[in-house]
Formats: sequence, structure tokens, C-alpha cells
Amino acid sequence: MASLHHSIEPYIADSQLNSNSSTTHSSHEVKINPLEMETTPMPNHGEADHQVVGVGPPSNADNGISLTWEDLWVTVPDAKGSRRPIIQGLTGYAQPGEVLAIMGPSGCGKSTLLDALAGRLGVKTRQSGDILINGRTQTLAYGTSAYVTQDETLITTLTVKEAVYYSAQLQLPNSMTKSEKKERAETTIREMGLQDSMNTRIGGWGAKGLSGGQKRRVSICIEILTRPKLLFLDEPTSGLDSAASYYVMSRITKLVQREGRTIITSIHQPSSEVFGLFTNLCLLSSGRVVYFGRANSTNEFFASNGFPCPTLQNPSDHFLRTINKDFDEDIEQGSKGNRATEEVIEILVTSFKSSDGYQEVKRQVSEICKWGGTGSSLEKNRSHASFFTQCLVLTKRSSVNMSRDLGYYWLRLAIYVTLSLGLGTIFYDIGLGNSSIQARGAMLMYIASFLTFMAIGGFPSFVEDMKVFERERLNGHYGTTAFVIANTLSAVPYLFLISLIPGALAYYLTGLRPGFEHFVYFDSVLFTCMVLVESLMMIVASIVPNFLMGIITGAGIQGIMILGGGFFRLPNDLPKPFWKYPLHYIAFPKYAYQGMYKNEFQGLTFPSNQTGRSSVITGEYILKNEFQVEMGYSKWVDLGILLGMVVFYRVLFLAIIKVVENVKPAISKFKSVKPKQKIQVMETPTATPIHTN
Ligand SMILES: Nc1ncnc2c1ncn2[C@@H]1O[C@H](COP(=O)(O)OP(=O)(O)OP(=O)(O)O)[C@@H](O)[C@H]1O
Repeated sequence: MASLHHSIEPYIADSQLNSNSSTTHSSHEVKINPLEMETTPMPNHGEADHQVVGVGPPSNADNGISLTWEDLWVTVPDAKGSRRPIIQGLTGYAQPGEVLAIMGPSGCGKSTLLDALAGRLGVKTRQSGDILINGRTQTLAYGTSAYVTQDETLITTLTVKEAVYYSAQLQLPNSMTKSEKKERAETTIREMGLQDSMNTRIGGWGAKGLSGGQKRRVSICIEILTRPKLLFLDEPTSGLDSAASYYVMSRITKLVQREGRTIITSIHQPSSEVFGLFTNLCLLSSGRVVYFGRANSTNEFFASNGFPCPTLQNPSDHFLRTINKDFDEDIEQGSKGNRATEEVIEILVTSFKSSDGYQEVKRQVSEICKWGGTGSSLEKNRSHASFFTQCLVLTKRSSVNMSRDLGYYWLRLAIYVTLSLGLGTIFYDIGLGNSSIQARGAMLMYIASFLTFMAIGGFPSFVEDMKVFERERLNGHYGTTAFVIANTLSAVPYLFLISLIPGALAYYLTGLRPGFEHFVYFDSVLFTCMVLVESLMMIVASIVPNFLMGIITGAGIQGIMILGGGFFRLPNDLPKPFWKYPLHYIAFPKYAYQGMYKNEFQGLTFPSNQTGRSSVITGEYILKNEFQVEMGYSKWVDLGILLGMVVFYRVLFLAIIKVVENVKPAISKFKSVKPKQKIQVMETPTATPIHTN
């Protein structure tokens, strides 16, 4: 059995520890939620007489964040309907001024552990155990911590400098001047070694820009701008060469030394120089802890169990190779002797669990909880840019993105112009003959429904916007309302442009109702419908964040609305249940068709087609009898209803984002296993599937 006692430098001498302290905080349920700040009353450790003489928290603990987790389990559903554990009863800690590295073979649960600690597990996962911040059950405020995820969700059209500078303007408080924010952005870019790529566009699908490793560094830049107290990094060095990995990690660890930050990072295969930067190491295998303690004592632990690191081999390579069982058949006999990897892992896991080192980790956790609970308190909401600045910067950033992303509006403009030219040639100089009545009706319907229908073409860009928003929102860069306002304001000029040019072409080529005011009304309806359909697609993007499913859903909703609009089947002929009530009345095409028809026909006369008699029919007659338009109110009411719908859809978009934000953590909390259920799990550590009700 390996003794790890020497490997951990406790803040408190063993003899001064209260043996009960490790259980004092265990009655608190897991409650880390980055969505809101909620400080619950300080747990009563029941140890007023627990005095620690001459020792205590590290000097920077008052300002920093210590995270502790005890007996943490995470499970996911498996194909058979039971639950498979991904994280199995982990206990550990991370404290200010230290870098904790989480290592292990691919699929061992590194990202899951990070997600659990950051309160970001998906809704399908269940978690049990205690995760405490500074010894308390409390939730992290937006922006108190930052998380650099594995996938890069960046605005691909921006340059490195723009991306980081916009982010600085959004995240840094108004008390900083513009030049100070710019300075901070540029310093951070330099710190991450991106000075030569400052003016390079990030790039993405279809437009090559930065390399994968450079994108990683941009993501890190954005998250360390505010110097967060708690930083989670999911494989920050993936895609980087060994020199870049070292420089990136050493600059991040400088933050730790200089400013007493707490950093938890998962990492795949650090070089020995990078490994040397870590304070503590959490080594995992299939969700179980193989080793937790000082990184520089890992070698000793392996050697004492019969698996010494061969001379000249990178220690981290050795640790990972020793516990990687994925390729067991291919591995030749090496430092593990004749043992199967499964057996080696079992030896290490058992050895660690029974070592002094493990006891030391538990003691350390309880000590952190004790001084954390009495001393430091987590900062309230971070000071941000003001709401107005957020709206302004987000509008600017979104406008720049829209202008550079060809798929957002420019392609649509080109298609709309082509379609309008098509309409203009098919219905060219339509005249006032009897046959022009149906032709006008068909053309106006086509413009109001199919020109707006193509908003689904911008859906991939909306989804990208939503992904960036989600990442930035979780890291607390700005508020939801600011995002929705900015998204609306930035789209308006482009939508105006793509309704004006094609609208004018179609209107004047076909010779619709003369008179500028009639054109203004026609184009206003077209523009409003475009804003409306775009709002509808944003709602879809916020619920179905998947290109294909979103496009199909959006197209389906619009198709149904067009069917119930009253053109393909006249209003009185629509089946009453569903199609007439309520669909016809809540579908925007009804108001668009009827408003456009009134604008076109009211006041016009057409020759009657009855043979042998020269008579005329009025526009009013046509509206009432041919198109079954509701004549009890003016065309302006139709436009007003459409504008009201735009407001309603935008408010609905905001409400959905807010609800999703609040519902997700509530579901996770609801699914968290209560401590009493968890105890059964503790008693059978090798029992795999956990069934929780
Ligand atoms: N929501 C989930 N549903 C089902 N399985 C999941 C879920 N989340 C994670 N897993 C599984 O849990 C295991 C651990 O995943 P995780 O992403 O944490 O591994 P990792 O160590 O970060 O891997 P890598 O180094 O390859 O990124 C994997 O087998 C993964 O398939």
C-alpha cells in the first residue's frame, strides 16, 4: 500500500484536525448553478470548539474560490434503461493559487467531471454528492467562473482583435475606459501568442482562417479577459504543438501565481514541462480515481505500487499508458509485466483508496469547508458593462457579422432579386384587364409568403448565433435582454434592404397599383413579414439548435400557416376546426394577404367578363366576394396586427431563452440524488449501474 502522506502539504497539521470534520458538510445537496447567485445560510459545522492553532487558509483564500467535491457520482441512461456511472464517488478539491489537472485516457470522464464541477451537466445526466464553493452550498453567479469548452464557438467572420476587443467591451466594467479595455484585449492576445494573427479572421465553414490551435487560444483569451477567480479549461492544449502548449499553460498558470486564481483543467498528454506546471493531479480511469494529490508525487505513487516510470520517458505518458485499457490486446509486455491493464488499474485504485494520501485529501476537503465557510464569501455579481453598452456593442458586433456572412442576408438578397425579376417578367405590365384580378391576387400571395419563407435560408447563421450566445451567456458576458434587443436592431437595416430592392423590382415591373403611398404600404407589409418570419426562425433556433431539424421544423410551421392564410382555400371554405379556428386568425399570412389585397384593389375597377354587356366590377366587390376579405376594418389594422405579432414573437423569443435558462438547472437539481440515496452507493463502490428513482 502506498503512503501518500508526504505528498500533500496540508495547511493544517494532522494533530490539529478534528476527526469529525469530514462529515460536517455532507448534508448539503449539490447546488452549483452558474445561472444565478444564491447564497444559502452558512452550514453549521457544529464545531464552535474546533480551534486550529497557528494554521489556516492560504493568504489569498479571502478573495479566491475554493471548490470541494465529495463522493461525487454522475450517471447517464444506458440502452437497457438503467443508469451507467461515468463518475464514481470522486472526492477532491481545488483552491486559490493552484492548478488542478484532470488526466486520464480518452472517455474516462474528464469533461464530465469538469461539467459537474461547473454545474453544466446535460439534462439526461444525474448527479449525486456534495460540491461546495468555499465550503458552502451556493450557486456561482454568471461570470464568477469561466469555462473554456472543447468546441470552439466563435464568430467566424471577426478577426482575432475584433473578437477579443468586442468581448472586452462587453465584459469589462464601465469604470474602465475604452483605451484600457483595448489595452487589456491586446495584452491578452499577446499573452496567448496571437500577436501575428491579430488581423486574421477566425474563419470557419467554407472560409479558412485560424488553425484549430489558434482558435483554442482565442477562446482562452476571451475567457481570461476578466481574470475570473475560477477557470475551467477543457483540454486547452488540444491542437497545439508542444512549445505552444507550454507557453499557453505557463501564461495561464502565471495568472494563478500572480492573482491567486483557481484553475481546473483537463488535459490529454502534457509534455513533462507542462506537467511540471500543475500543482495537483486528478488521474482518472473509467470514472474512478487512480490518484489525487501533488502532481510531482505521482511518480512516487506509481513506483511504490510496482509501476515505476522508465528512465527518459515522459511521466505523464507513462501514467496514461499504464492505465489505458482500450488497446489491451495490442500492448506488448512492458512496465506492467504480465498483468492485464484492468488488474493494474484495480491495484492502483485500491492502493490509493487505502493510502494516507486519500485520507489527506479528505482532511483537506473538510478543512477547506471549515475555513471557507467561516471566512471568505463569494463575490456578488461581477461588475459588467452597462446594459446600454451591452446593447450597443452587441448590435455593432452582430451587424459586422451579418455584413460579412454571405449566407446571412446577401445570398438571400441575390435570390430575392432573381425571384422578383422572375415575377416581373411573368406578370409584366399586368394592366387592368379582367384576367389581372386573379394574377394580382396570386402575385401578392407569392410575395407575402414565398419571399418571406426563404428566411429559413439564414437558419444556419441563426444557429451559430445561438451557440455563441449560449457560451457567452453561461460565462456571464452579458444579459439575455441585451442579446435579443441587439439581435433585432442589427437585423432591421438588412431586412429593410432585402424587402425594398426586390419589392420595388416586383412592384414596378408588374405595374401594381400606381401611387407612392401604395408602394410604401406594400413594402411595409413585406418588411414586417420578413421581420416576423425571422423572429419565428430565431424562436425555432432557440428550441431546436440543429440545422436540419430546425430548417424542417421552421419550414413545416410556415407551410401550415400559409395553408391556413386563406388563399389556397378561401376563408369561408376552410374546415372550421383547427384551420379556421384558430389557425386562420393566428397565422400571419391572413393579415399580409388581406392588407395587400385591400391596398391593391380598394378604389380600382375592372371590366366585367360577362358577355354582351359592358359593365365594371369594383375592387371592393372583388375583395368581398372573390377573396372573402374582411372589410370591416382598414388595411392599416392588418399592418398593425402584423407589427403586434412581431413584438409578440420577439418577446416570446426572449421568454423562451429565459425559461430554458431557468428550467435546465431546475431539472438537473430535481434529478440530483439526495444524500440519503447516495449513501447506498457509497457502500457498494463496485456496484455499477445506479438506479435512482
Ligand atoms: N450525456 C451522456 N450520455 C451518455 N454517455 C455520456 C454522456 N456524457 C458522457 N458520456 C460518456 O461518458 C464517458 C466519459 O465522457 P467524457 O466526455 O467525460 O470523457 P473524456 O475523458 O473527457 O474524453 P475525451 O478525452 O475523449 O474528451 C464517455 O464514454 C461518454 O461516451
